[in-house]
Amino acid sequence: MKLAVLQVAYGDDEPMDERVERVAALVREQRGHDLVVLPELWAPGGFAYREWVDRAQPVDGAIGTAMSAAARDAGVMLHAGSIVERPADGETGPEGRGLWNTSLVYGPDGSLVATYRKIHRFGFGAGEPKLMDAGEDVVLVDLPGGEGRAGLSTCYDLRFPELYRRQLDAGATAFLVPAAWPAARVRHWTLLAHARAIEDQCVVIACNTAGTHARTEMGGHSQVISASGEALAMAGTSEEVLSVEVDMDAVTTWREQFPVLRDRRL
Ligand SMILES: NC(=O)CCC(=O)C(=O)O
Repeated sequence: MKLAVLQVAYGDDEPMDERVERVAALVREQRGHDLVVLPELWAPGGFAYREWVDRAQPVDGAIGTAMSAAARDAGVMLHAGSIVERPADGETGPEGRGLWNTSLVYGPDGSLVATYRKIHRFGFGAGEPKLMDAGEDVVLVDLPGGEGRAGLSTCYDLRFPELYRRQLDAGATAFLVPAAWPAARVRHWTLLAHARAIEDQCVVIACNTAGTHARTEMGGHSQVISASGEALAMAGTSEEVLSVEVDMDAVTTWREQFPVLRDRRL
């Protein structure tokens, strides 16, 4: 599977609609890849809490429409990262926020094949828990070409191993993790992604944000980790495209060579 991980960098000065146009063009440049992945909240700003309400939109709003067209034009499966979702029908969640951190996944024909609402909200009272509802559903998607199944999660979700075990039990052989993970804790980002790969014997495709916005320096270091815990690709701290061939058959081979998951007792 030919994979492109688009580590997008942005600051505070770029208007959102210009960033959407810039990123859509970057996606179109990935023709020839099977799967393309973008970071969490790359359009509204991962830590731009004050902008979220104004930048919220339905999944078929301007961001989703642009991403659908870019996926179709490039002929790629696109995990378009996430948006601040305000459902068109006015849906609200258990806490009545009416906003979610929602990932969008498109097929190579531009069709919306999956959405995932981030289950674990980051902010300890500020940010997501204050402004957004929590997702409740565990979601997997089929990888291109029958190469396996990927669980969907977002950033802070990475700290909760039980979500990935649920995805493993649902048949996951890979985890897709868009993020807006700050530089201050980038060691956690790197170690946790390796841990999820090793403990669940799954490929981890983790796309982080770069640049500094809302006075938060982002950590970059997007990474592709094999099911045996090897770093297949690792980005630096600036805007970068990781283009990497991932052998998904190696997941089965590793699980046969080192059948640790058969020793589960709980
Ligand atoms: N956007 C996020 O979920 C940030 C998570 C984070 O900074 C952390 O877990 O540390």
